[in-house]
Amino acid sequence: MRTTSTRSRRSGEPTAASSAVTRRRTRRCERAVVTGERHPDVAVCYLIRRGPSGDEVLVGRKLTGLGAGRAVGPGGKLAQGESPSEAVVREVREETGIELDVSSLEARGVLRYSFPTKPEWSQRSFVFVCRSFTGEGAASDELLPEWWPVAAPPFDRMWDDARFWLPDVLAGGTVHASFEFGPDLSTVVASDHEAFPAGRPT
Ligand SMILES: Nc1ncnc2c1[nH]c(=O)n2[C@H]1C[C@H](O)[C@@H](COP(=O)(O)OP(=O)(O)OP(=O)(O)O)O1
Repeated sequence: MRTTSTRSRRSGEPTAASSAVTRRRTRRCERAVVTGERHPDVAVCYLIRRGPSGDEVLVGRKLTGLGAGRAVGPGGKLAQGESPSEAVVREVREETGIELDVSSLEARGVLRYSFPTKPEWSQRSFVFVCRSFTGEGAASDELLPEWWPVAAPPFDRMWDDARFWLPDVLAGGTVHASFEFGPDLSTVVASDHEAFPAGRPT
């Protein structure tokens, strides 16, 4: 059983985010993980390209379904028999027109989002980064792609969990975390978060 609170392995100190999340609440969130609560699987990919002023990441406006209006990485549910990496290749193509090969995907961790007051929104999410792909990204029925500086994704429009883990992933790290959303279905009220910086074994 993991007992780690929201904490970065880089320094061993609680992150700024962790101060807003109590240890008691963290333990409650861990319970969903250790009891093996089953969440639908999704896979998401953060595409990174070299821009004129530095690295940029594709984060698009979701146009349909769960989280419509939010800024998200391209991704979606695993189809029957699909692996997370196969799903992400398909979802990136469907949502942005960008083509990539499974071999260019970097697996960067697994996240669980738990919505106790709306369990059908709970998910387990496989996170990938990809730096080698073909295309700029075009709007689809599902996503309006936009490129952002890797140091400044649009956190104010993203799911609340992203601010806890996405900076580490975009910096080359790996993350394993679970997040519990409150009754407003928007705010993270508990988390269990371990981030591993680039180059460290997970
Ligand atoms: N809490 C949270 N944090 C970060 N990212 C996300 C969430 N919840 C989410 O849904 N997402 C991301 C993950 C994916 O990129 C999408 C969800 O995809 P979804 O629309 O559920 O799956 P699809 O298969 O594309 O959709 P349908 O075909 O079922 O409409 O948002």
